[in-house]
Amino acid sequence: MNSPDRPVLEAEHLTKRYGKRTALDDCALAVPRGRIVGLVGPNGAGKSTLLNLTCGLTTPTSGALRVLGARPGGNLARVGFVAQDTPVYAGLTVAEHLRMGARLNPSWDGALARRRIADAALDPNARAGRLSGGQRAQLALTVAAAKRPDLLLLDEPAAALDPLARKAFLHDLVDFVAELGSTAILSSHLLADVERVCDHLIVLSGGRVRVAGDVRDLLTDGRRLEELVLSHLEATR
Ligand SMILES: Nc1ncnc2c1ncn2[C@@H]1O[C@H](COP(=O)(O)OP(=O)(O)OP(=O)(O)O)[C@@H](O)[C@H]1O
Repeated sequence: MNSPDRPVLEAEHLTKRYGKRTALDDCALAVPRGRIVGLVGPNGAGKSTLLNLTCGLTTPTSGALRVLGARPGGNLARVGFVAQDTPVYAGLTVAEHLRMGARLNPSWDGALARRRIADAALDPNARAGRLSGGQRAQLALTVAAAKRPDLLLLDEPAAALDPLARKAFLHDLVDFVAELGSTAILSSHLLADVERVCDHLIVLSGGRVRVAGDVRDLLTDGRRLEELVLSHLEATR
């Protein structure tokens, strides 16, 4: 069971190797519920690996990982995941994606899905394979959010969105997390976005956790989040 006080994500000595390459190295994490977590770090730092482990797409080489109090992948209805390449079914229309989401997810929020599709000006009859990269991202985000998951994992969600769509998406995300008391973890290279919406920060570099904690506890010296992140990344280069 996941009690309200228990971290939604708990990692101890978490290590993931791909052959000889170490993607995550002896990581410890405890992410509290109700946060919007910014997962930042340079290319190849291990961010996608951590998100893939969290949703059970891949398994640790060693160490322990608990997600919503269970093994990763054990709570799929409660976890929404949008991978970096925003996977959608090319042959299905936007409306068919929503119908499939409704059939597969007991907590499906049809009104939220329809509102997001209308806001993003997506044609319900358009096939996903014919959408632009940003439109596909909008569709994938809509499907993940309409599940009303307890934990929403987003791998560079805003990268393909235009500035207005990005602003609206970040706004929605804050509302969504506040309304449901859920938790979102988003990996991003856009430090301004992270600064704007995230209240918890994880900095990964070289597969190790360099900083993790609530932003208000980390920024006690008047520094900006961007400065904090950059100083850690420069120190671990
Ligand atoms: N399937 C895989 N097979 C082999 N190596 C992999 C695989 N996936 C990731 N890696 C390696 O693991 C390390 C971490 O990769 P990961 O994709 O987690 O980084 P990232 O922080 O998400 O990077 P980016 O910001 O570029 O998306 C990299 O060195 C990468 O080459």
